[in-house]
Amino acid sequence: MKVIAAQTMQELDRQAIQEHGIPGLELMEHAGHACMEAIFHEFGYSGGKRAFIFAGRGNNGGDGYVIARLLLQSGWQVRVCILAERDRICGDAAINLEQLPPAAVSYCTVPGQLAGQFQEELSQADVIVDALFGTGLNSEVVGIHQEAVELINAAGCPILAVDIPSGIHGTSGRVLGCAVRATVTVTFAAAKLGHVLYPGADHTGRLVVADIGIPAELVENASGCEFLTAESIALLLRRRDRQAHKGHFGHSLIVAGSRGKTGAAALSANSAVRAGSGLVTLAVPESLNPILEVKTTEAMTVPLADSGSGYLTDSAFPAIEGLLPGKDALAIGPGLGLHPATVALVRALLKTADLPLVIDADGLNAVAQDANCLLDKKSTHVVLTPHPGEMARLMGATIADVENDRIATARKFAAAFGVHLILKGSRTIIVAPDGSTAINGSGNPGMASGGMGDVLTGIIVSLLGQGYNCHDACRLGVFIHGYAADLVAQDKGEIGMNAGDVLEKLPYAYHNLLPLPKENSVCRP
Ligand SMILES: NC(=O)C1=CN([C@@H]2O[C@H](COP(=O)(O)OP(=O)(O)OC[C@H]3O[C@@H](n4cnc5c(N)ncnc54)[C@H](O)[C@@H]3O)[C@@H](O)[C@H]2O)[C@@H](O)CC1
Ligand SMILES: [K+]
Repeated sequence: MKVIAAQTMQELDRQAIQEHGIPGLELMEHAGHACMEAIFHEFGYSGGKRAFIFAGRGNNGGDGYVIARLLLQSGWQVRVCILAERDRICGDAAINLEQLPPAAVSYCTVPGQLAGQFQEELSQADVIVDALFGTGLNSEVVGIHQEAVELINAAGCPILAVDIPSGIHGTSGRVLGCAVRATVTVTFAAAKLGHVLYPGADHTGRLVVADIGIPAELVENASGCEFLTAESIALLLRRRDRQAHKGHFGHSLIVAGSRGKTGAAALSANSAVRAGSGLVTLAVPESLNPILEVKTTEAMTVPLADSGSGYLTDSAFPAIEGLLPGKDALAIGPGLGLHPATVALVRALLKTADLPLVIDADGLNAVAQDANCLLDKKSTHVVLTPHPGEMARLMGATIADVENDRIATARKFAAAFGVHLILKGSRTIIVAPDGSTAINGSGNPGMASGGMGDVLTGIIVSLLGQGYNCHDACRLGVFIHGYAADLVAQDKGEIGMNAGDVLEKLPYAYHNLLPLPKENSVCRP
């Protein structure tokens, strides 16, 4: 699903009206109609019921007047409460307002009076329509608008938000002061970033994207992001050839582990196996090898000389270089530790390894000591998987800087260093060096526990080894990781979920997304 910024939508409206000659009034009529249909469809109301419509002074309010007229024509009782003086309403909104019977419209601009005036009517409403602010919201919601938002949220009846729940910033998804919690949001032409990014996503309810007559090519050509869903991801997944053998699914090499962090190495190797690799080799400090032999079964381990230290040093570099031929992808980082000699090893590998490469965890921290070392990378297919703290270290910025605009941050870094970037968090952002951006739609807060990142690294290196290109491997890997966690949540809830639970659900995640064709399920002649 395509998702665009609020400013992009404003530009699309402008182009539709000014360059394609589509009257704004016509777009508004379609917008109101789509909302009315959603009221009938989503709430199952077609016969006469009661609607309470809160309207602001802009075009979002204008959509509200169209809805009011259409519902009145369908035999509904409608109250429109406008939080502005009559003479502040202009343009298309004013034209639609003039068509409403004056008895259905109230104006309220004095703070403190809303509840007293309308509590009773609100309590009798079957649906509340929130047409206060749309993409034009430009500051904190305060005063009478805040009172209205609070009344709407407390009313206890279904709420339909027009375009975006009032109070949610259409591009960042932030709550500007306070915001409506909608049951259903009907938006126009394309979903907005504010609908899918948190906390906006929590306020949006079910999202309906309605065509209001903005030319499809304008929407297609508009800059935006891809929101990853089960349907879009299923299209990327490849079916297995019936004659396949393990050589078809890649041999991934993972360089990982240090004393105290053998779990990270094991989780990433076992995840690569569960993500579908033909073969997985795990290269670890020699003194830890006996432990990892036990923690991994299907993956092979290679002990690298560590003089008993429990961490890898650059003296392991020739041995790792010797392992690269015949491998299809490489992951560096899970549980490596940050000994200066390990940092030197990571940098040496970055300079020489010429195969698809994932750098995670301590691998990232090694890079972060001078991110310019990324400019010396040999491979043209490099994936970095930072969480916000690691991203901040990579950029020499604060976590607040990163979180302030995750998409812009990820795009800037990916373009500057020619890498694919997975910026983890609730709604992980995936960016290719050319700026192509995806937002993940799977996952849950149960994933906020140690080892989840190691699982993701194993999945991504596996998919790269299976021959998926970097952007596909990142999109697939991030979605499947979250989706497997959603399956765990369905089984045992979110609290206490661990990384091992998620990796065990990976085959089920694939199976749900791409069910086996019936004829493949049992032996066939
Ligand atoms: N031609 C178009 O542009 C179309 C616009 N449509 C609707 O129009 C909306 C955008 O309309 P507008 O650009 O008029 O903007 P809005 O209707 O979203 O609201 C902006 C108005 O509220 C005021 N405002 C902003 N923040 C405020 C705050 N915190 N407190 C108090 N007042 C505040 C602004 O000064 C402005 O007058 C869309 O979301 C959509 O619902 C649809 O009718 C489709 C066509
Ligand atoms: K709204």
